[in-house]
Amino acid sequence: MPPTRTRSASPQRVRARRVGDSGSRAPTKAPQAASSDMRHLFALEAQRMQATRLRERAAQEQWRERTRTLDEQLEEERRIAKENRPPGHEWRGYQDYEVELLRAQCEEQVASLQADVLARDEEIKRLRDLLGQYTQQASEQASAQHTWAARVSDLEAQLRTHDARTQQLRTEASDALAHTRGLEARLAEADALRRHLHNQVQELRGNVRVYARVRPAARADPVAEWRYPDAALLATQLEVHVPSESAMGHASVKTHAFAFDHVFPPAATQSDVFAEVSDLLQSVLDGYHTTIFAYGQTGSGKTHTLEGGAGIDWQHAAHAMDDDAGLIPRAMHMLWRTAEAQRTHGWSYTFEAQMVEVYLDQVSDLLSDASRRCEIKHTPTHTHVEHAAVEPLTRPEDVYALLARAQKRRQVAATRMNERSSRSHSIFALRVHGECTRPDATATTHATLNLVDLAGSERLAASGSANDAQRLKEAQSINKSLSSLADVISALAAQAKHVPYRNSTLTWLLKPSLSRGAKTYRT
Ligand SMILES: Nc1ncnc2c1ncn2[C@@H]1O[C@H](COP(=O)(O)OP(=O)(O)OP(=O)(O)O)[C@@H](O)[C@H]1O
Repeated sequence: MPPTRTRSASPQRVRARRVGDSGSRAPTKAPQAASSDMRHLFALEAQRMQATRLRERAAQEQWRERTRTLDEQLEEERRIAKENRPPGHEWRGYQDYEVELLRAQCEEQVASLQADVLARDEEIKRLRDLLGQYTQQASEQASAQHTWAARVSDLEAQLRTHDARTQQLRTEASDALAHTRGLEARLAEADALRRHLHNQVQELRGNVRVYARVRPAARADPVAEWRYPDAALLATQLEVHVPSESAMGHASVKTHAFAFDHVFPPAATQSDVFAEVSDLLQSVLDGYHTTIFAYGQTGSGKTHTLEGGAGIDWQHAAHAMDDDAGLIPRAMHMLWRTAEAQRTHGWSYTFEAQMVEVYLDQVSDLLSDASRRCEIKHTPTHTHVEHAAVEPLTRPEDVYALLARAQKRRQVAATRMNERSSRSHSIFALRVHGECTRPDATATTHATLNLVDLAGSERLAASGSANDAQRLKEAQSINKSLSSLADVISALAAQAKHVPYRNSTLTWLLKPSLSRGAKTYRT
């Protein structure tokens, strides 16, 4: 460390200050006094300078001592360094030692750097491997992308083809729709024509037709012989050959010949009978009232023909459509089938039924136990029997339950009123409401199909009613209603101006169905 030097004021400066001082103070001071001060001042200055020289000399001495000590320390360190220098290295002074130190540091750094380089090499290798993997993946992805691009391009081409095809199909569909509309219009016309022609055919066959059905003989030795001369052709003729004996005892055979629209021999099945009248059912769906009467004496097979064989148990529907099933269940099944087929022409149908009987010119309900007197009301579309149940039918089998109910009611009445069923007319009325809701045409139809089981037609004498007041009353009522029916049918057949519907409850009840335009059939 260099010695700290303190600056002392120079004699000139001191002197100058003194001169100034004297100048500002008393210019009148004596020159001798001033000279003495100066001398004193110089002496003081000389002393101070001497002291300074002494101090500087001491400091130099101190520095010299310090330098010597440092030199000795340096020499000692060199010696130690020389002793500690590594073998094979020539000592070339302190710089060599520093060089060695630096070299050692450098080697240490080099080793560290080499380790670092190795680590980095490892890292680089790992990264290279990774890069390789990524490159391969990228290559695979590029390949997959290429494949997908090709697939997308392929699909786009397919899509374009499909679009074109869809467009073409749309055009075709539109053409087909227009064509279908045209066909529908033609179909509607054809349907209307079919209805018209069907009606004409029915009219040509006769709006009033009479069929005869001969039931199998109940006895082994029948009193008469029944013949069917044209059975193989038209089956319209029936001959009854009755053996007789004259008063003279001559035996002869009396022949009674009849002609009908169709004759069913005893071997005719329920299905044969239904086939003959089934075209009427189309008329019902087309909106024409239709009535089928079963007429004949007690036990001749009216209920058998209309409802079915005596063995049918309507409570158990499984037996309902066997061979013995009559016109009512068969008609229901056919109506539903035909109505279903008509759906494609835009027609839908609803069905509802009433079952009533006319006994002693009074109408009563066969479907309910209520004993209220029923009233006949004619509406513009159908005849309604007030206070009688109206049952909607949603499937043909629904009718079995109605027949079962009616059968039960008739049995109750039979025990109470002595075989009343033979002495009442029972009417099954099916109301059919059709609605056409095609876009090009709307129409509705209302028609009723009446299936009438007429009361036994035996003569008063033959039935033995003459001696029984109740039976007599019943027989008179039956005869009156049957002859009224005959009158109405005759008037209709003769196209008379006045048709006597009001002459009996039966004809009044069936008025709309017997009016012109309606179809009436009697078996
Ligand atoms: N074509 C037929 N084949 C077989 N059996 C028949 C035939 N017609 C009627 N029968 C049978 O004759 C019996 C009487 O028939 P059904 O009850 O139908 O007569 P009906 O005319 O209705 O009598 P009623 O006037 O008393 O009601 C029944 O057992 C029935 O099964």
